[in-house]
Amino acid sequence: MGTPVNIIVGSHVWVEDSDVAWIDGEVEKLTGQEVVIQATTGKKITAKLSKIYPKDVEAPAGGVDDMTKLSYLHEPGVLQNLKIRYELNEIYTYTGNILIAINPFQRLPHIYDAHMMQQYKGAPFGELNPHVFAVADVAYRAMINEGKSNSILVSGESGAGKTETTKMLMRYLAYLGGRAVTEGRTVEQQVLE
Ligand SMILES: Nc1ncnc2c1ncn2[C@@H]1O[C@H](COP(=O)(O)OP(=O)(O)OP(=O)(O)O)[C@@H](O)[C@H]1O
Repeated sequence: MGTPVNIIVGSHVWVEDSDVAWIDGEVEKLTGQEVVIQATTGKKITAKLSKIYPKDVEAPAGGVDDMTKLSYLHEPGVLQNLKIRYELNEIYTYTGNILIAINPFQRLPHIYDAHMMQQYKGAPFGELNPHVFAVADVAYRAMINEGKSNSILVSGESGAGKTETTKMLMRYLAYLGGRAVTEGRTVEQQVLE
């Protein structure tokens, strides 16, 4: 944030809004540090120049699968990208090698089935759609190659989906770990228990 960008009359910008977080619009008037914006919602908004952010009008309509591909890595740009993807049922997005998951609040079994697990197994990171399996795969492979323990950090606010995400991570790791049977139970059963 705070990258100086020339904002002039006609610029497309984001301006903060107490109801919907960010509204986009076009700069209609600029006087010193004060900007008048004609918002796409129809509202006319007056804001401080330091409180508005440039909007990338050439950003792909379907969003980008990695936030580092955004022209502007500011809050409204990031949120807009996540929103576009969420509306297309793409709940996962990378920011480099970090995975961001948006709670879908609905079952999406097709993205967690056996076929999906197979696809992510050994696939180079970033080659397939962002996915929790890709993160698990990288962590597992690094553990094997370096012969050292590895960790995956899952964080988020209450109800964000940490437990669900961790279940998927465990399921995938159990899948990678094979199905050797000890004491009558498979590795997968034991890990999930
Ligand atoms: N990937 C997902 N697919 C489907 N539903 C999900 C997914 N992630 C979260 N949910 C839904 O959201 C609910 C809350 O998610 P979850 O229990 O994982 O949150 P949490 O971050 O562990 O919360 P808390 O910190 O309060 O324990 C789940 O019960 C489930 O209905």
